[in-house]
Amino acid sequence: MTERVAIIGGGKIGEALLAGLISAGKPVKDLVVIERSPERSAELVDDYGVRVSDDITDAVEGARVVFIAVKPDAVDTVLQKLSVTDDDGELERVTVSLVAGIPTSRYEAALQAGSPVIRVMPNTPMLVNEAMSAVSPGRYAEDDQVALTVRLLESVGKVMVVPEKQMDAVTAISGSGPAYFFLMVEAMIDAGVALGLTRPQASELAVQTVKGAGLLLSESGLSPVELRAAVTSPAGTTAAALREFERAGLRHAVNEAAFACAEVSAKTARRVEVEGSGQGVQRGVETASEQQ
Ligand SMILES: NC(=O)C1=CN([C@@H]2O[C@H](COP(=O)(O)OP(=O)(O)OC[C@H]3O[C@@H](n4cnc5c(N)ncnc54)[C@H](O)[C@@H]3O)[C@@H](O)[C@H]2O)C=CC1
Ligand SMILES: O=C(O)[C@@H]1CCC=N1
Repeated sequence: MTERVAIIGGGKIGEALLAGLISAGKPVKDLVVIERSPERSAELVDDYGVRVSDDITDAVEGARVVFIAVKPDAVDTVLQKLSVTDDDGELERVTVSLVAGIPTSRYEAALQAGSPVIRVMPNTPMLVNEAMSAVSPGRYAEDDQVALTVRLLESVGKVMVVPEKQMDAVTAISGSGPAYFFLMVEAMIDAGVALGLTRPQASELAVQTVKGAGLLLSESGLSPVELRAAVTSPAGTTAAALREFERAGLRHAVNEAAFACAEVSAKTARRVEVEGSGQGVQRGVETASEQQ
Protein backbone atom coordinates (compact mmCIF):
# COMPACT_ATOMS: atom_id res chain seq x y z
CA MET A 1 0.00 0.00 0.00
CA THR A 2 2.12 2.87 -1.20
CA GLU A 3 -0.63 5.16 -2.39
CA ARG A 4 -0.63 8.56 -0.74
CA VAL A 5 -3.71 9.08 1.37
CA ALA A 6 -5.05 12.39 2.65
CA ILE A 7 -7.61 12.62 5.46
CA ILE A 8 -9.54 15.88 5.70
CA GLY A 9 -10.78 16.23 9.30
CA GLY A 10 -8.71 14.76 12.11
CA GLY A 11 -11.52 14.29 14.62
CA LYS A 12 -12.84 11.04 16.04
CA ILE A 13 -13.44 9.15 12.80
CA GLY A 14 -10.46 10.75 11.00
CA GLU A 15 -8.22 9.67 13.87
CA ALA A 16 -9.76 6.18 13.88
CA LEU A 17 -8.90 5.84 10.19
CA LEU A 18 -5.41 7.25 10.69
CA ALA A 19 -4.66 4.98 13.67
CA GLY A 20 -6.11 1.95 11.91
CA LEU A 21 -4.13 2.50 8.72
CA ILE A 22 -0.88 3.04 10.63
CA SER A 23 -1.38 -0.05 12.78
CA ALA A 24 -2.20 -2.02 9.64
CA GLY A 25 1.25 -1.10 8.27
CA LYS A 26 0.59 1.96 6.13
CA PRO A 27 3.78 4.07 6.27
CA VAL A 28 3.18 7.38 8.05
CA LYS A 29 5.06 9.17 5.26
CA ASP A 30 2.24 8.21 2.86
CA LEU A 31 -0.38 9.85 5.06
CA VAL A 32 -1.36 13.46 5.58
CA VAL A 33 -4.15 14.92 7.71
CA ILE A 34 -5.79 18.24 6.99
CA GLU A 35 -7.14 19.66 10.23
CA ARG A 36 -8.24 23.21 10.96
CA SER A 37 -7.99 23.10 14.76
CA PRO A 38 -4.42 23.86 15.92
CA GLU A 39 -4.94 21.99 19.22
CA ARG A 40 -6.20 18.91 17.44
CA SER A 41 -3.37 19.11 14.91
CA ALA A 42 -0.77 19.21 17.70
CA GLU A 43 -2.33 16.12 19.32
CA LEU A 44 -2.20 14.16 16.06
CA VAL A 45 1.41 15.15 15.40
CA ASP A 46 2.38 14.13 18.95
CA ASP A 47 0.47 10.85 18.95
CA TYR A 48 1.17 9.60 15.44
CA GLY A 49 4.09 11.61 14.05
CA VAL A 50 1.94 12.27 10.99
CA ARG A 51 2.16 15.36 8.82
CA VAL A 52 -0.77 17.65 9.58
CA SER A 53 -1.64 20.68 7.50
CA ASP A 54 -4.39 23.28 7.56
CA ASP A 55 -4.14 23.84 3.82
CA ILE A 56 -6.28 21.48 1.77
CA THR A 57 -4.87 22.61 -1.57
CA ASP A 58 -1.29 21.93 -0.60
CA ALA A 59 -1.90 18.74 1.38
CA VAL A 60 -4.00 16.80 -1.13
CA GLU A 61 -1.40 17.25 -3.86
CA GLY A 62 -0.16 13.83 -4.93
CA ALA A 63 -2.82 11.99 -2.93
CA ARG A 64 -4.47 9.07 -4.70
CA VAL A 65 -7.27 8.86 -2.13
CA VAL A 66 -8.76 11.83 -0.27
CA PHE A 67 -10.97 10.85 2.66
CA ILE A 68 -13.40 13.48 3.93
CA ALA A 69 -14.08 13.11 7.67
CA VAL A 70 -15.61 16.42 8.68
CA LYS A 71 -19.12 16.98 10.06
CA PRO A 72 -21.84 17.24 7.41
CA ASP A 73 -22.09 21.01 7.93
CA ALA A 74 -18.45 21.47 6.93
CA VAL A 75 -18.64 19.43 3.71
CA ASP A 76 -19.55 22.29 1.37
CA THR A 77 -16.60 24.39 2.55
CA VAL A 78 -14.25 21.45 2.00
CA LEU A 79 -15.71 20.77 -1.44
CA GLN A 80 -15.25 24.39 -2.48
CA LYS A 81 -11.54 24.08 -1.70
CA LEU A 82 -11.20 20.61 -3.23
CA SER A 83 -12.93 21.67 -6.43
CA VAL A 84 -10.11 24.07 -7.29
CA THR A 85 -7.27 21.64 -6.55
CA ASP A 86 -5.52 19.89 -9.36
CA ASP A 87 -5.23 16.11 -9.24
CA ASP A 88 -2.66 16.07 -12.06
CA GLY A 89 -5.05 14.12 -14.25
CA GLU A 90 -2.78 11.08 -14.05
CA LEU A 91 -3.39 10.22 -10.44
CA GLU A 92 -7.10 9.58 -10.89
CA ARG A 93 -7.69 10.85 -7.41
CA VAL A 94 -10.77 9.49 -5.71
CA THR A 95 -12.71 11.38 -3.05
CA VAL A 96 -14.03 9.08 -0.34
CA SER A 97 -16.59 10.55 2.01
CA LEU A 98 -17.02 9.12 5.50
CA VAL A 99 -19.72 11.69 6.21
CA ALA A 100 -23.20 10.60 7.31
CA GLY A 101 -26.18 11.62 5.26
CA ILE A 102 -24.62 13.48 2.32
CA PRO A 103 -25.14 11.72 -1.03
CA THR A 104 -22.42 11.20 -3.62
CA SER A 105 -24.41 13.38 -6.04
CA ARG A 106 -23.69 16.42 -3.88
CA TYR A 107 -19.94 15.83 -4.10
CA GLU A 108 -20.11 15.09 -7.81
CA ALA A 109 -21.99 18.35 -8.40
CA ALA A 110 -19.46 20.40 -6.41
CA LEU A 111 -16.23 18.84 -7.67
CA GLN A 112 -14.82 19.08 -11.17
CA ALA A 113 -17.01 17.37 -13.77
CA GLY A 114 -16.68 13.59 -13.73
CA SER A 115 -14.80 13.43 -10.41
CA PRO A 116 -14.91 9.95 -8.88
CA VAL A 117 -16.58 9.84 -5.47
CA ILE A 118 -17.21 6.96 -3.08
CA ARG A 119 -19.43 7.16 -0.01
CA VAL A 120 -18.53 5.14 3.06
CA MET A 121 -20.24 4.64 6.41
CA PRO A 122 -17.56 3.47 8.85
CA ASN A 123 -17.69 3.13 12.63
CA THR A 124 -15.31 3.91 15.47
CA PRO A 125 -14.14 0.32 16.17
CA MET A 126 -11.84 1.23 13.28
CA LEU A 127 -9.57 2.47 16.08
CA VAL A 128 -8.89 -1.18 16.95
CA ASN A 129 -9.00 -2.48 13.37
CA GLU A 130 -12.52 -3.86 13.84
CA ALA A 131 -14.50 -1.38 11.78
CA MET A 132 -17.61 -2.22 9.83
CA SER A 133 -17.53 -0.04 6.74
CA ALA A 134 -20.24 0.06 4.09
CA VAL A 135 -19.14 1.35 0.69
CA SER A 136 -21.27 2.87 -2.08
CA PRO A 137 -19.52 3.92 -5.30
CA GLY A 138 -20.76 7.10 -6.96
CA ARG A 139 -21.51 7.27 -10.68
CA TYR A 140 -17.95 8.13 -11.82
CA ALA A 141 -15.99 5.80 -9.51
CA GLU A 142 -13.97 3.26 -11.49
CA ASP A 143 -13.70 -0.38 -10.40
CA ASP A 144 -10.02 0.00 -9.51
CA GLN A 145 -10.82 3.01 -7.32
CA VAL A 146 -13.52 1.05 -5.52
CA ALA A 147 -11.08 -1.85 -5.12
CA LEU A 148 -8.40 0.46 -3.70
CA THR A 149 -10.86 2.03 -1.25
CA VAL A 150 -12.11 -1.40 -0.17
CA ARG A 151 -8.51 -2.56 0.29
CA LEU A 152 -7.64 0.42 2.48
CA LEU A 153 -10.78 -0.05 4.57
CA GLU A 154 -10.25 -3.82 4.81
CA SER A 155 -6.95 -3.11 6.54
CA VAL A 156 -8.97 -1.59 9.39
CA GLY A 157 -11.96 -3.94 9.54
CA LYS A 158 -14.72 -5.49 7.45
CA VAL A 159 -16.21 -3.97 4.32
CA MET A 160 -19.59 -4.42 2.65
CA VAL A 161 -20.47 -2.85 -0.70
CA VAL A 162 -24.08 -1.62 -0.73
CA PRO A 163 -26.28 0.45 -3.02
CA GLU A 164 -26.35 4.05 -1.83
CA LYS A 165 -30.08 3.91 -1.11
CA GLN A 166 -29.25 1.59 1.82
CA MET A 167 -26.86 4.04 3.49
CA ASP A 168 -29.42 5.49 5.92
CA ALA A 169 -30.28 1.97 7.14
CA VAL A 170 -26.60 1.07 7.36
CA THR A 171 -25.97 4.18 9.46
CA ALA A 172 -28.77 3.11 11.81
CA ILE A 173 -27.18 -0.30 12.39
CA SER A 174 -23.39 -0.17 12.09
CA GLY A 175 -22.55 3.55 11.91
CA SER A 176 -24.29 4.56 15.11
CA GLY A 177 -24.53 1.01 16.46
CA PRO A 178 -21.45 1.16 18.70
CA ALA A 179 -23.15 3.91 20.74
CA TYR A 180 -26.14 1.62 21.38
CA PHE A 181 -23.81 -0.94 22.93
CA PHE A 182 -21.91 1.61 24.97
CA LEU A 183 -25.25 2.77 26.40
CA MET A 184 -26.16 -0.84 27.22
CA VAL A 185 -22.80 -1.34 28.94
CA GLU A 186 -23.23 1.89 30.92
CA ALA A 187 -26.60 0.61 32.11
CA MET A 188 -25.13 -2.80 33.02
CA ILE A 189 -22.37 -1.16 35.06
CA ASP A 190 -24.88 1.04 36.90
CA ALA A 191 -27.00 -2.03 37.60
CA GLY A 192 -23.97 -3.86 38.97
CA VAL A 193 -23.24 -0.96 41.30
CA ALA A 194 -26.89 -0.93 42.41
CA LEU A 195 -26.50 -4.63 43.24
CA GLY A 196 -23.46 -3.93 45.45
CA LEU A 197 -20.45 -4.35 43.16
CA THR A 198 -17.78 -1.67 43.10
CA ARG A 199 -17.72 0.37 39.88
CA PRO A 200 -14.35 -1.09 38.77
CA GLN A 201 -15.66 -4.61 39.41
CA ALA A 202 -18.89 -3.91 37.51
CA SER A 203 -16.95 -2.31 34.63
CA GLU A 204 -14.58 -5.24 34.25
CA LEU A 205 -17.41 -7.77 34.41
CA ALA A 206 -19.56 -5.88 31.88
CA VAL A 207 -16.80 -5.00 29.41
CA GLN A 208 -15.31 -8.50 29.26
CA THR A 209 -18.82 -9.96 28.95
CA VAL A 210 -19.62 -7.76 25.96
CA LYS A 211 -16.23 -8.50 24.37
CA GLY A 212 -16.66 -12.25 24.83
CA ALA A 213 -20.27 -12.18 23.63
CA GLY A 214 -19.20 -10.19 20.54
CA LEU A 215 -16.47 -12.71 19.74
CA LEU A 216 -18.92 -15.60 20.18
CA LEU A 217 -21.33 -13.89 17.80
CA SER A 218 -18.70 -13.34 15.13
CA GLU A 219 -16.78 -16.61 15.50
CA SER A 220 -19.15 -19.38 16.60
CA GLY A 221 -21.28 -19.41 13.46
CA LEU A 222 -24.35 -19.47 15.71
CA SER A 223 -27.19 -16.96 15.51
CA PRO A 224 -28.00 -14.52 18.34
CA VAL A 225 -31.15 -16.55 19.00
CA GLU A 226 -29.15 -19.77 19.43
CA LEU A 227 -26.53 -18.11 21.60
CA ARG A 228 -29.17 -16.53 23.81
CA ALA A 229 -30.99 -19.86 24.18
CA ALA A 230 -27.71 -21.46 25.30
CA VAL A 231 -27.48 -18.98 28.20
CA THR A 232 -31.11 -19.32 29.21
CA SER A 233 -31.89 -22.22 31.57
CA PRO A 234 -35.51 -23.18 32.12
CA ALA A 235 -36.97 -21.07 34.93
CA GLY A 236 -33.45 -19.78 35.55
CA THR A 237 -31.80 -16.44 36.19
CA THR A 238 -31.44 -15.36 32.54
CA ALA A 239 -35.10 -16.08 31.75
CA ALA A 240 -36.09 -13.79 34.60
CA ALA A 241 -33.87 -11.00 33.26
CA LEU A 242 -35.01 -11.41 29.65
CA ARG A 243 -38.66 -11.30 30.71
CA GLU A 244 -38.00 -7.82 32.13
CA PHE A 245 -36.33 -6.66 28.91
CA GLU A 246 -39.34 -7.86 26.90
CA ARG A 247 -41.76 -6.20 29.34
CA ALA A 248 -39.85 -2.92 29.03
CA GLY A 249 -40.13 -3.11 25.24
CA LEU A 250 -36.43 -3.44 24.40
CA ARG A 251 -37.08 -4.70 20.85
CA HIS A 252 -39.50 -1.86 20.18
CA ALA A 253 -37.03 0.68 21.59
CA VAL A 254 -34.23 -0.64 19.35
CA ASN A 255 -36.50 -0.52 16.32
CA GLU A 256 -37.65 3.03 17.07
CA ALA A 257 -34.07 4.12 17.69
CA ALA A 258 -32.90 2.69 14.36
CA PHE A 259 -35.74 4.41 12.49
CA ALA A 260 -34.99 7.74 14.20
CA CYS A 261 -31.33 7.37 13.25
CA ALA A 262 -32.11 6.55 9.62
CA GLU A 263 -34.51 9.49 9.42
CA VAL A 264 -31.89 11.97 10.62
CA SER A 265 -29.42 10.50 8.12
CA ALA A 266 -31.95 10.85 5.29
CA LYS A 267 -32.66 14.49 6.19
CA THR A 268 -29.05 15.55 6.68
CA ALA A 269 -28.38 16.89 3.19
CA ARG A 270 -31.50 19.06 3.31
CA ARG A 271 -30.72 20.29 6.81
CA VAL A 272 -27.20 21.29 5.85
CA GLU A 273 -28.59 23.13 2.82
CA VAL A 274 -31.14 25.06 4.88
CA GLU A 275 -28.70 25.91 7.65
CA GLY A 276 -26.02 26.81 5.12
CA SER A 277 -28.37 29.26 3.44
CA GLY A 278 -28.82 31.11 6.71
CA GLN A 279 -32.27 29.73 7.51
CA GLY A 280 -30.99 27.73 10.45
CA VAL A 281 -33.41 25.29 12.03
CA GLN A 282 -33.51 24.40 15.70
CA ARG A 283 -32.43 20.80 16.20
CA GLY A 284 -33.00 18.47 19.12
CA VAL A 285 -31.67 19.49 22.51
CA GLU A 286 -28.22 18.11 23.29
CA THR A 287 -26.77 17.70 26.74
CA ALA A 288 -23.65 19.74 27.51
CA SER A 289 -21.45 16.64 27.31
CA GLU A 290 -22.71 15.85 23.80
CA GLN A 291 -21.89 19.31 22.44
CA GLN A 292 -18.41 19.04 20.98
N1 LIG B 1 -17.98 9.46 15.11
C1 LIG B 1 -18.50 8.39 14.53
O1 LIG B 1 -18.76 7.36 15.17
C2 LIG B 1 -18.78 8.39 13.07
C3 LIG B 1 -18.72 9.55 12.31
N2 LIG B 1 -19.00 9.51 10.97
C4 LIG B 1 -18.92 10.73 10.19
O2 LIG B 1 -17.59 11.19 10.24
C5 LIG B 1 -17.58 12.61 10.15
C6 LIG B 1 -16.70 13.15 11.25
O3 LIG B 1 -17.27 12.81 12.50
P1 LIG B 1 -16.41 12.89 13.83
O4 LIG B 1 -15.03 12.44 13.55
O5 LIG B 1 -17.20 12.25 14.87
O6 LIG B 1 -16.40 14.50 14.05
P2 LIG B 1 -15.33 15.38 14.80
O7 LIG B 1 -16.00 16.68 15.11
O8 LIG B 1 -14.70 14.59 15.90
O9 LIG B 1 -14.19 15.62 13.69
C7 LIG B 1 -14.30 16.53 12.63
C8 LIG B 1 -12.96 17.21 12.48
O10 LIG B 1 -12.93 17.95 11.27
C9 LIG B 1 -12.24 19.16 11.50
N3 LIG B 1 -12.65 20.11 10.46
C10 LIG B 1 -13.84 20.73 10.31
N4 LIG B 1 -13.83 21.51 9.20
C11 LIG B 1 -12.61 21.34 8.63
C12 LIG B 1 -12.00 21.86 7.47
N5 LIG B 1 -12.65 22.72 6.67
N6 LIG B 1 -10.74 21.48 7.18
C13 LIG B 1 -10.07 20.63 8.00
N7 LIG B 1 -10.60 20.10 9.13
C14 LIG B 1 -11.85 20.45 9.42
C15 LIG B 1 -12.65 19.57 12.89
O11 LIG B 1 -11.72 20.49 13.48
C16 LIG B 1 -12.66 18.22 13.62
O12 LIG B 1 -11.42 17.92 14.20
C17 LIG B 1 -19.03 13.08 10.28
O13 LIG B 1 -19.48 13.54 9.05
C18 LIG B 1 -19.80 11.85 10.72
O14 LIG B 1 -21.07 11.80 10.12
C19 LIG B 1 -19.32 8.35 10.33
C20 LIG B 1 -19.39 7.19 11.02
C21 LIG B 1 -19.14 7.10 12.43
O1 LIG C 1 -23.88 10.53 15.09
C1 LIG C 1 -23.52 10.75 13.93
O2 LIG C 1 -24.11 11.59 13.24
C2 LIG C 1 -22.35 9.99 13.34
C3 LIG C 1 -22.75 9.23 12.10
C4 LIG C 1 -22.70 7.78 12.47
C5 LIG C 1 -22.13 7.77 13.80
N1 LIG C 1 -21.92 8.97 14.24
